[in-house]
Amino acid sequence: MTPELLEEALATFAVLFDEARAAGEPDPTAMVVATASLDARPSARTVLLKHHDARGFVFYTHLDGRKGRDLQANPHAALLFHWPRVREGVQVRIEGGVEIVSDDEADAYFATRPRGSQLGAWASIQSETLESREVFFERLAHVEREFEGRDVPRPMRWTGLRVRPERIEFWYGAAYRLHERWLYEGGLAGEWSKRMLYP
Ligand SMILES: Cc1cc2nc3c(=O)[nH]c(=O)nc-3n(C[C@H](O)[C@H](O)[C@H](O)COP(=O)(O)O)c2cc1C
Ligand SMILES: Cc1ncc(COP(=O)(O)O)c(CN)c1O
Repeated sequence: MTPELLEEALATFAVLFDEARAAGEPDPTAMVVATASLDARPSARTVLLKHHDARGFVFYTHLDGRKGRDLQANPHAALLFHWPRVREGVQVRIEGGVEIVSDDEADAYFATRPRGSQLGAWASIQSETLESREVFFERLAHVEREFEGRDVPRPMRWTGLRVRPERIEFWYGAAYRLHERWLYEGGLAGEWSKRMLYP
């Protein structure tokens, strides 16, 4: 068992995340999440990292949108951060299995969102065909009336997804493409290993 290597990787992530903030990255929490459908078609989009700890990396979304459907059918994801302002440029790649966060955790995060964003989560049928912006704003107005004078509850199908890291790679840019890559990999028995990769 070498869980200390996982701790080392998570600590490295924390240091780089702080550096990204200090370096003035527009949004260090922005990450690309790649999913694959059951018929193995990949797709990618940007989401925001809302929580990370030893259990994994959490973002929030609709379960019935495209990524939500992909991840329920095939619960594996890849996350990608690119922070060009950190050091000579840093890229972090995280891959692993995905699980839905607890209702309590999702409720707690949803409660912190601006009311407008809470209402938007009710009004949006994520990834479905939208006939016009007018239709969307009518739905929003309907939702506003529905929740007038009371707290907006979390839509049941809007929740957090946690990527449990199985592979974490740190890529550090260097001159002449002589980049430095460190790959941390978790084994089936919970042991972690670490090695460098050619750039
Ligand atoms: C900077 C940025 C941050 C975003 N953050 C999120 C997010 O945290 N959750 C989310 O569902 N969509 C977020 N989006 C929208 C997604 O990129 C995407 O359009 C949406 O989730 C639908 O993706 P899907 O059809 O693959 O499910 C964000 C977009 C951008 C550009
Ligand atoms: C559709 C959607 N859902 C969720 C989020 C997550 O971020 P927040 O909770 O800060 O709105 C975003 C961020 N852009 C988003 O666009």
